Amino acid sequence: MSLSDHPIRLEARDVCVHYGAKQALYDVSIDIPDRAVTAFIGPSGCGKSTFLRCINRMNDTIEGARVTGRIALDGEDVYDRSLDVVELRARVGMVFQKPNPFPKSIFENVAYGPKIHGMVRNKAEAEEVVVSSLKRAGLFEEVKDRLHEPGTGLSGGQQQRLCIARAIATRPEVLLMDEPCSALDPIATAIIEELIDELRENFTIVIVTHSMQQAARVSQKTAFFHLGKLIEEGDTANIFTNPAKKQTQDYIMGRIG
Ligand SMILES: Nc1ncnc2c1ncn2[C@@H]1O[C@H](COP(=O)(O)OP(=O)(O)OP(=O)(O)O)[C@@H](O)[C@H]1O
Repeated sequence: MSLSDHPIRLEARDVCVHYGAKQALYDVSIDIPDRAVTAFIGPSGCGKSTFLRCINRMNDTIEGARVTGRIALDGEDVYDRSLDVVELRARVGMVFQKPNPFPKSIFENVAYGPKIHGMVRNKAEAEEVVVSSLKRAGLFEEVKDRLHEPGTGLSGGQQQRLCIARAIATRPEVLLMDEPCSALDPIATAIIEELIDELRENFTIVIVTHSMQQAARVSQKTAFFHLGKLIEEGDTANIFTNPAKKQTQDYIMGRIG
């Protein structure tokens, strides 16, 4: 299936972000395809994470941050005043750079979201969600005998898979990943990349990465940012083999960044 066959799940138009007086993003417009992986690449400070945080309104929590423009999830404006932000964040899950399990058991880490969102009514239902989420995150076999031990006792790679299990437990439509492998070794990174490849069958994934190799391996669409602007976007294979803009070419060839 080619990228153009995927319906559009997220639509951003003319998104600008200011932190106080400083503008960090300039008129970003992009379509994010459903059930595919979109990678944001670009040199440090170009605004990749800022734009990612616009999608689930994490910038709301940053003092002085101001977002303008429009971002629609399935046609619905995520900045609409009537929209419930807590519900939005259940629909748009997030995985961070550093694995950040809660200081609770493996079971509770995964069950927490479904519980607070009223998605499970009893222990049996919670168990079902925990087991299926851990299985989908490729972690169940490794932790099935220690579900009630602290999540913080796992290895870094396991903790990151636990955070992915936690993010998918609320059955989000979109999964945002902000450099999810940057704190992991190459083996744990390869496991997460394989997992991302499997998850794209059911989720729309947006990943920020510093690694062009990773973007090339895991994504179907790539967007290149530079100095707060979206310079170029398109099929990953095209962006890496035949970029239209000189800045993209320079970055890919290692001449900027
Ligand atoms: N909370 C904040 N307050 C003020 N300025 C910020 C804040 N977060 C980011 N910025 C600024 O906005 C710009 C974009 O930063 P952002 O973190 O989005 O870039 P990035 O491409 O994700 O960088 P990196 O790859 O280094 O994580 C930078 O100039 C940064 O200094």
